[in-house]
Amino acid sequence: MPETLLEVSRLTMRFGGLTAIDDLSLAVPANSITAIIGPNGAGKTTLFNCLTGFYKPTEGDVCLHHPQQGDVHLQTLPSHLVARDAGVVRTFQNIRLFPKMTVLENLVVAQHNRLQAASRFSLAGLFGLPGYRRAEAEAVARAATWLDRLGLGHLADHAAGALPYGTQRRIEIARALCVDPILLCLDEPAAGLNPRESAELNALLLHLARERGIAIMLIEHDMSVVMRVSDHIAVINYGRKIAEGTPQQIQNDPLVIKAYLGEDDEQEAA
Ligand SMILES: Nc1ncnc2c1ncn2[C@@H]1O[C@H](COP(=O)(O)OP(=O)(O)OP(=O)(O)O)[C@@H](O)[C@H]1O
Repeated sequence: MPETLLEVSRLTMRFGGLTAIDDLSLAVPANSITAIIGPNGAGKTTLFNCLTGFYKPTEGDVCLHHPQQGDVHLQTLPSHLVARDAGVVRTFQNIRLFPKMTVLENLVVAQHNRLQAASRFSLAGLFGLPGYRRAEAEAVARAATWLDRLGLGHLADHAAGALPYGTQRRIEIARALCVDPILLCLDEPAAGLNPRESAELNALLLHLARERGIAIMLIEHDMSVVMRVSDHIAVINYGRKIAEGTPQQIQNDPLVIKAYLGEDDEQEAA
């Protein structure tokens, strides 16, 4: 059995009378791709928000078994520390690049925590310290490396907001990678990609998990992506986990078919 990187235990998230996540438990293996799927409104993005410090769960525990730091309970950390200290980084369903900045600038800004530390939090540091200049050069080099790896190097000096939607989604992934995540949470990364870009995304995700040892959690409606890349799939509906397993197991699970098709459609399809 692969080792577990993230353990979600009995997680519940309520908004007033609405229970968006309902007593959900889930184990995410290291060096692997775990897809979270389910119908619209099932609670997938809310789960990501609870894992990455954007929401404080009503109940439950989210424990990251960090290879260097030991157990980190993510629900106790604000979002910037989830990324900086725990190495859990996410992208969003709606693109959140700075549209007027260049692609390279977007990737360097994402590394502000490192740069701030190198400046020793002072203006004198920003202007004078060799350590800051070195950190800045490293940030640019790291950004350039990931842009090249994602086939985006030639766009480094373009304004991010002027680029096609599918390209912006890849820039978001490159930006997340600049922070050296150990767990990368991607919210609908294939949305708006054409078939060629989607195939490239599949290859990239497999490379990150297999060669770089970055665990990936993936919310995705495009089943061709989910079924091709996932090692493990968890299906949620109304905030509860209704099935879990390999792509093969999930495809044939009657509860999953029912959740997606609805009872009447399922009878018609039979
Ligand atoms: N901040 C919030 N306040 C109130 N209700 C919320 C909030 N965030 C999410 N919800 C509700 O929680 C439920 C789950 O929403 P969520 O966005 O997590 O679903 P999802 O599975 O990601 O859906 P989709 O596939 O459509 O993106 C929905 O009923 C949604 O309206």
